[in-house]
Amino acid sequence: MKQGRGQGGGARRGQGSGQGSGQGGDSGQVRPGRGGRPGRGGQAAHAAKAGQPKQGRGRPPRDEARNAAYDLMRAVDERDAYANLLMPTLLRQRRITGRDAALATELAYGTLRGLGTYDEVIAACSDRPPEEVDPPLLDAVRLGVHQLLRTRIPPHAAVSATIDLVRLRVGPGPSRYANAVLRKVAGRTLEQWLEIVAPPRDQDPIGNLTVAYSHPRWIVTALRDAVGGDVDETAALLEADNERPRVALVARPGRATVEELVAAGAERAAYSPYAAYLPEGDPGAIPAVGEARAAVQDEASQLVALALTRVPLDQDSTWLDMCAGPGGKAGLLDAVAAQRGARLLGADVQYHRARLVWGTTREAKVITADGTRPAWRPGAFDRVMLDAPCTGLGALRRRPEARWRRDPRSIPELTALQRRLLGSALDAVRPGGVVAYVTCSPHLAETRAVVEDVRDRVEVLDARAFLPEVPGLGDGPYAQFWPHRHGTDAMFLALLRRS
Ligand SMILES: C[S@@+](CC[C@H](N)C(=O)[O-])C[C@H]1O[C@@H](n2cnc3c(N)ncnc32)[C@H](O)[C@@H]1O
Repeated sequence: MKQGRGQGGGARRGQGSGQGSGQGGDSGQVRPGRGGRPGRGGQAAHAAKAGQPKQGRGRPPRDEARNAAYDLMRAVDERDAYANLLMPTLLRQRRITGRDAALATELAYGTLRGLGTYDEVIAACSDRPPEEVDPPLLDAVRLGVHQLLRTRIPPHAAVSATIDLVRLRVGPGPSRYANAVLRKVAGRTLEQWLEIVAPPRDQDPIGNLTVAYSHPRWIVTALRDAVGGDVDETAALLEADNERPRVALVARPGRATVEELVAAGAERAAYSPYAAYLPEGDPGAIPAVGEARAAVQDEASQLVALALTRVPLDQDSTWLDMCAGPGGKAGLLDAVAAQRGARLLGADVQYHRARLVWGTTREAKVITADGTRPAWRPGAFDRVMLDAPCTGLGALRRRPEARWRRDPRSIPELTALQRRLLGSALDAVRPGGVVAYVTCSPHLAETRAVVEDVRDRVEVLDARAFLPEVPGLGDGPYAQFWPHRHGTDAMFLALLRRS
């Protein structure tokens, strides 16, 4: 089905929210200090202010932050909820704000990220393995372990608050189990526990990193291979995955300026000429973002799109973004194309994602189309962006639970689709034209292996040459961004000129 101009069905141009533009994770939310302490006058004061029911005399005030964190974890487990989408809603519905909101977010996200480590510690302190513990009880205990091992909350407060939570939400019997486990956990620091529960790094490096940095073993293996086998660098990468990403903004050229974003409180970025980082506050409150002249977008996501526009071409008027939804790269490509008198076609197989592209672009034509069954003539384009569907292993920072949801069994199906799409992208570009093959995953099966298969059809350009401002992109000819080196998602770029 085609979706031409004017058929956006409500996703009006110039009304962008700044979300869903290549940095869809937990950006834009309250950023808590590490190990955020419960604030003085915190939840009780907020409850009173927000007109919530007063607590009965003699009862401890309901711990809104921990209850919200707990409910989020249960929703992630029971309903496959996305933590970064549900948390703001929970906080808004319950009128949890300020320090309590920051605490709830830190506890939930931190626990979800760290639960691979925490389950090993729980196993060492329990008479049964975590798999045999009732999931609601296990989630509450995990929250307690996170507070004990990774926050500055005093141990007695962490234990007693967790016991209260278990009593209230799970039952009095299970609180005895929680009490016994947490008291043992409290006896050691995280470093001391890791000495006990993680295999020694020199004997089993993958096992050690799996436990110490709380990632599934298959992901640790894939990332180790992608960084070239260096264990210390893999550790740095995994550590970066456990940090919340900074909120990156793009000033779409010709529509907004970085100076405008800086005036709104953002800081100029190191690499992308169009990027700035927002240290705090709601990006949607910046006028340029509200008007879709600027947007939230990872810096690497900007740079791979820019690299495609920088390859010199003798003829340069028609551009295609083949998997464009939700429209982050399309928004930038559309702005650059407009400056050059070129025209972008944005396509996505999903109608609702194509509609989002409509909201991020101004001049582009946007259609709903399957890239493997092209709705365009062969050789019709001078430049093609193929930002392929992938495992997203390069964006694990954005969704706290994502690492536990990804399934290695999806890889063969994804790589088969990536190959079909790349073949189609090469058919769509004219001889001499250029295709950018991009993934938000550094997994070698999704990156190099896919590109190597088309080498006989293309000239592989050195992508790093089109990003001279960025160091550390690898040995080439591809460019690989990394969270631990560049502070960006682990985005992969190959630039392929059709022979
Ligand atoms: C990684 S996302 C693209 C992100 C986008 N380039 C951006 O910067 O916002 C991959 C997109 O490919 C789309 N997609 C998946 N299979 C497709 C196909 N066969 N044809 C076209 N689009 C497809 C998905 O719906 C998804 O929106």
